[in-house]
Amino acid sequence: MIPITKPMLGEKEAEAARRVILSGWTSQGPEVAAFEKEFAEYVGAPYACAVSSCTTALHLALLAVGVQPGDEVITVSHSYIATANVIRYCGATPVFVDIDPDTFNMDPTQIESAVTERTRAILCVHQIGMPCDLAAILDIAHRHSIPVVEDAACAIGSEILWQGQWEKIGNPQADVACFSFHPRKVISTGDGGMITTANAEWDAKFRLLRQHGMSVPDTVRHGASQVIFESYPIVGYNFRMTDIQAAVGREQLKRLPEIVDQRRELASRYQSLLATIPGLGVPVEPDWARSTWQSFCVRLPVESDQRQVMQSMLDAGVATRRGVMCSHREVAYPANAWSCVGRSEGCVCADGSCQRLRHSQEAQDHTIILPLFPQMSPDQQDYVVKALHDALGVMPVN
Ligand SMILES: C[C@H]1O[C@H](OP(=O)(O)OP(=O)(O)OC[C@H]2O[C@@H](n3cnc4c(=O)[nH]c(N)nc43)[C@H](O)[C@@H]2O)[C@@H](O)[C@@H](O)[C@@H]1N
Ligand SMILES: O=C(O)CCC(=O)C(=O)O
Repeated sequence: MIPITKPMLGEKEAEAARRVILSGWTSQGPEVAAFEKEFAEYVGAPYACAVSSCTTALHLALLAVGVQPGDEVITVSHSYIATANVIRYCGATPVFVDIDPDTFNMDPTQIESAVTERTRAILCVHQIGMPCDLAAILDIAHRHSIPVVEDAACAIGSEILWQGQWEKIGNPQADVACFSFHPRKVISTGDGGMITTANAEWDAKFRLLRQHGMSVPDTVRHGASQVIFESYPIVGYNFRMTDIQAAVGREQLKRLPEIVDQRRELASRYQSLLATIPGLGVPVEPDWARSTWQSFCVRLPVESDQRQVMQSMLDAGVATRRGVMCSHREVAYPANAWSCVGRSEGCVCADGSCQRLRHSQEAQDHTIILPLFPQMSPDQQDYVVKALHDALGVMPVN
């Protein structure tokens, strides 16, 4: 079976976890601090704060930029459901805009008309590792003084051409960027997340919120020669990363440049192999973006049936995934839980099938994600391409 993904974890990570376990200090401590420092250096961010997942990272990011109950946050429906859920955790309403069908990213031309006096943030996504059009998004955000949070769950190692220089996503080009270390991501700590920002006040807030709102962390009290009593000025959460995870993350970070190179090479090989399939839409990078290709998503020929193609590939021993989901089509998102541009009273498409989110829905229904992981051999990749040919019932065109 060729899996959809395979985390690049080995002896180095196992040894790092063992070292921490035997040290006797396993909760958020020195390894988390070291991982944060190394991550910040890698992306070029002034501050990095580790948390338990990208979902909790996004939740804290929205709280820090001031999202409150009754507010609106502009985002995409076409993303893993965590993107929309975090807005609702804050008691705010997601306002969905459609995507650009070529990049699967937020269409910046839709944002301006989604802005209202209740808009408190824009939550953009670097979908499946492809940087979104931050320059266009920030231009609108700055004009309306709206903070921008980047969902960079899949974009660890992605780059964007920024004022003439290639910069890592997470620098951050916007206000706050959030990353995931879930096993389906570019590097993994089992689960985990990271928040980067250039704003010292927000970074301090993340640190307070991730640990119950505790004024003096246990690590400081543990090593103090004088008795210190902590206090709890705000209601916080338990969103900590453990030192075991952070030690694994530090090893993963060392492998990251090679992982990104391998992923990019495999993606480029897919692009040329798949060019032989008539009617298949192969993803492309804008010339200002370098993707990690966390997922390699192809658009199926119009006449083909997504589920049948996926089943046929599964029967041939190849795992695939449907295109990225749309939150507005889930039962957890009844019409009163979200909005979209131009939504009016009694809007007929506010029932999970929205005319204004047409490209999002089409991407979910007519694309599939192919296996891509650094350990993938050329033979495995050739086999995936053959399985796709067979599933589509087409002969390669030379
Ligand atoms: C493109 C999207 O990819 C992911 O969504 P998804 O729809 O592919 O997620 P799922 O269908 O739940 O798939 C997660 C897959 O990730 C793999 N996986 C999950 N956990 C593990 C693991 O610990 N080890 C290994 N070897 N594989 C793991 C499994 O194959 C699992 O089926 C999420 O990571 C999203 O955040 C992302 N946007
Ligand atoms: O739980 C998942 O499948 C993805 C969520 C994620 O990547 C995260 O919260 O870090």
